[in-house]
Amino acid sequence: MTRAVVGIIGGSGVYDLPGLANLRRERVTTPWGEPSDELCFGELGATQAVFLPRHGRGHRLSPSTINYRANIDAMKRAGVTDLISVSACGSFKSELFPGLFVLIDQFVDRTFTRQSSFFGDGCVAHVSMAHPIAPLLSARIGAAAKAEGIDHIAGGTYVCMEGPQFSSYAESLTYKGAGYDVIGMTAMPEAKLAREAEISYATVAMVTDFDCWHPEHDNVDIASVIAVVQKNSATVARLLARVLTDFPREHEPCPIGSDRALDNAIITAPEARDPELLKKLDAVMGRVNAG
Ligand SMILES: CSC[C@H]1O[C@H](OP(=O)(O)O)[C@H](O)[C@@H]1O
Ligand SMILES: Nc1ncnc2[nH]cnc12
Repeated sequence: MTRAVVGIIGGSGVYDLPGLANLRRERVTTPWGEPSDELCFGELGATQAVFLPRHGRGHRLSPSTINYRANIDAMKRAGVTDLISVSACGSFKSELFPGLFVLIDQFVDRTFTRQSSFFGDGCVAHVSMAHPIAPLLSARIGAAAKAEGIDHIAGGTYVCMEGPQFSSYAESLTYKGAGYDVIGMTAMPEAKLAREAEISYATVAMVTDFDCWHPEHDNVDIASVIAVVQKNSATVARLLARVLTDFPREHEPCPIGSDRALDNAIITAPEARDPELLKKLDAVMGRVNAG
């Protein structure tokens, strides 16, 4: 039995988590560098929660320079079993309107400047990303949204661009034509790293704009994104509070094995592994090393 600890990574406009009891902030250092900010530990009901603002308080960090490895490693060290990622996103479909929450089930990774793995020379691993979202966790978010009467839709493909510039019109039309639902700049490599760290992961993406393809809507800009996030900040807080209040005590084994992703993923022979890299992997590989 593993005690459930729910991590929450807040995106643009979500820099704290209201309502946590016994709040404690702690700077966690990791072998991968500094996380975006101090971790915020607390409880909601009987559930232990750990909150981290992805861009840091004051939104200091760009999507390209966020230390995603440090953020996920810090969550792992904090005992997080289930991680909810909150993101603002642009929409490629008229029916996905600003203010709607999309419970993502697929990603397309178009980032190209980021460290996207904990593994590498000296310890090579290939985890499955066929189904990047932990279905029970996402279903819990859906149930909480339903119980709170919050507009949401289950399922959607999020294309992660490098940024920080928004897309060109041609790019926007291309993504729309490909059938993608929403776009953002941060879910990758966050989701990949969570999988490598055997943390069940789910993304709740709040639609903030129609990017730049929609003939009847202005092109996305920061002001419009932040206006929508601020207008809906109480709704985000209410959704997360309900998820946490209703969360089971014990971590539910993930039906697609996201919490056991390293079983059969590491290909480097034990005797060929680099001890220095293994040291850095102490948290990420904790379960497999413990046997
Ligand atoms: C502030 S607009 C662009 C910015 O917002 C999204 O951030 P997050 O996913 O952390 O909510 C998007 O990915 C960009 O980083
Ligand atoms: N249109 C958009 N493109 C990329 N990231 C976003 N975050 C919010 N809206 C976005």
